[in-house]
Amino acid sequence: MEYPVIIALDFPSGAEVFHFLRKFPDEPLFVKVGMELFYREGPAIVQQIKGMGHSIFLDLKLHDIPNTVGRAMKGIARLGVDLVTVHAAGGTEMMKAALAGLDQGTGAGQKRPKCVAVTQLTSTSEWQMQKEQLVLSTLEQSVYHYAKLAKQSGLDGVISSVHEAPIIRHLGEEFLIITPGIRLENDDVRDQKRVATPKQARQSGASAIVVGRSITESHDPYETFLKIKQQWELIGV
Ligand SMILES: O=c1ccn([C@@H]2O[C@H](COP(=O)(O)O)[C@@H](O)[C@H]2O)c(=O)[nH]1
Repeated sequence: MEYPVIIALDFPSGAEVFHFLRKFPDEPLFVKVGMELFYREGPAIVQQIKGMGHSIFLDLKLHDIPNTVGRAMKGIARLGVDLVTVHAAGGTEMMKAALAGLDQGTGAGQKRPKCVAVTQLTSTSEWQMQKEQLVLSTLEQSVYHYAKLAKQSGLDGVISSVHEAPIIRHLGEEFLIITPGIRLENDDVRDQKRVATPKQARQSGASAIVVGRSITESHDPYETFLKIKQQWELIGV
């Protein structure tokens, strides 16, 4: 599977998603369906977007007891999505249950969705982590610790910021490092704390980038997508 620029479809309704997607030529994209859209539109939105030929990252960030997460993942696998998330803070037992659920829900001849764990959200600063989570290590140590737990649990990779990607890469070339918190040079960072450009992401060894508002709120989303893709592919930069 190719992991290009993943577009976060953070919209409040399916109608707004389809209006947005009409601004793109008829070519397959890799899109992310998150909580806002999924909780409003339900599983039907996944089927509709899949029906348009796009690959889907269903980013529901599951974090619950192992039994609940395992059963939820069984249902999620039946949607035929490509990539899903859990929180590494749920622990190794929960992450293993997530994978077992995905295996159970994946039909014969289908590919199991890849499963990656959120380490520390890109909206979390080191100061916040230490004060609010009472984690006394550095942010990089915490992210790397969670990445190792995800790997031990058999997961396919993690979500982290670009800044931690080089150290996570020590866990292997195949281990996926999906990085949100992506901004072009003069973009407003908004609620994100650990941000980087597409070019920095590629140079840091990230496997893929996730971009939301820089594209969805752009006056020309397709042109911005192409600009980001060009930086990500290190073309002419
Ligand atoms: O640590 C994380 C995990 C997930 N996200 C998601 O990525 C996008 C980023 O949106 P922007 O508008 O580009 O900031 C969003 O859907 C988040 O839920 C993340 O940002 N950080």
